[in-house]
Amino acid sequence: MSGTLVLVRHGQSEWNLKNLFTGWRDPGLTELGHSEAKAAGQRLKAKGLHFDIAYTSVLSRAQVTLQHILDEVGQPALQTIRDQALNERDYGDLSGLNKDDARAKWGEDQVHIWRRSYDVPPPGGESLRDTGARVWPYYLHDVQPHVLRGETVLVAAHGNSLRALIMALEGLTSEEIIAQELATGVPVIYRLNADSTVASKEVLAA
Ligand SMILES: O=C(O)[C@H](O)COP(=O)(O)O
Repeated sequence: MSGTLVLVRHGQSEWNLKNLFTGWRDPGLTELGHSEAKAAGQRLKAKGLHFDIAYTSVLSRAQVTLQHILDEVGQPALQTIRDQALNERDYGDLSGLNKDDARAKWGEDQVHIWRRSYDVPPPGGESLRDTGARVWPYYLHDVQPHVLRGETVLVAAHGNSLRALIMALEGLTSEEIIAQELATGVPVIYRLNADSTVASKEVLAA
């Protein structure tokens, strides 16, 4: 057995609440989002987890979520690396549009393909494959070495950057990833084997 990797999607953002495509735009958390993030921290604390290093994106909703968690686990000044490689999928021309308006304009099926397929990018944006092409190398080069040294690593990021990471981590197919949804503020704890494969997975739902 090797180390521990905890992935958490940010708490509800203002644009999640308004049902807008967000991507690389930078809205803050809602009241609910702040409390989801604090609750995630309390659940991680109850598991007795103590982190060695944390990673997040350059977007404030993930950074604020991370800080709430670190405050709750009693490690407010933990070393934290911020990198745009962990940003949400770039939603391109859909950014800022209402998701129901987009369904009315382009159809339910097309919008679902843009949101959940592996290799169809939204107009002007990134497919999940494109997102994985920046997330996975960053994970392998920067994050995974800590886990393989036996450390406990926290990554606070986004729905689709984490779906791309989970796909590679679990070896999911492009069919299997379609059904993978990540709730806001719900930590997922992976224990990794020394050969970097997944030994166990636990979802810390409320
Ligand atoms: O960028 C966004 O709009 C959300 O964070 C994720 O959106 P999705 O669930 O529509 O992919």
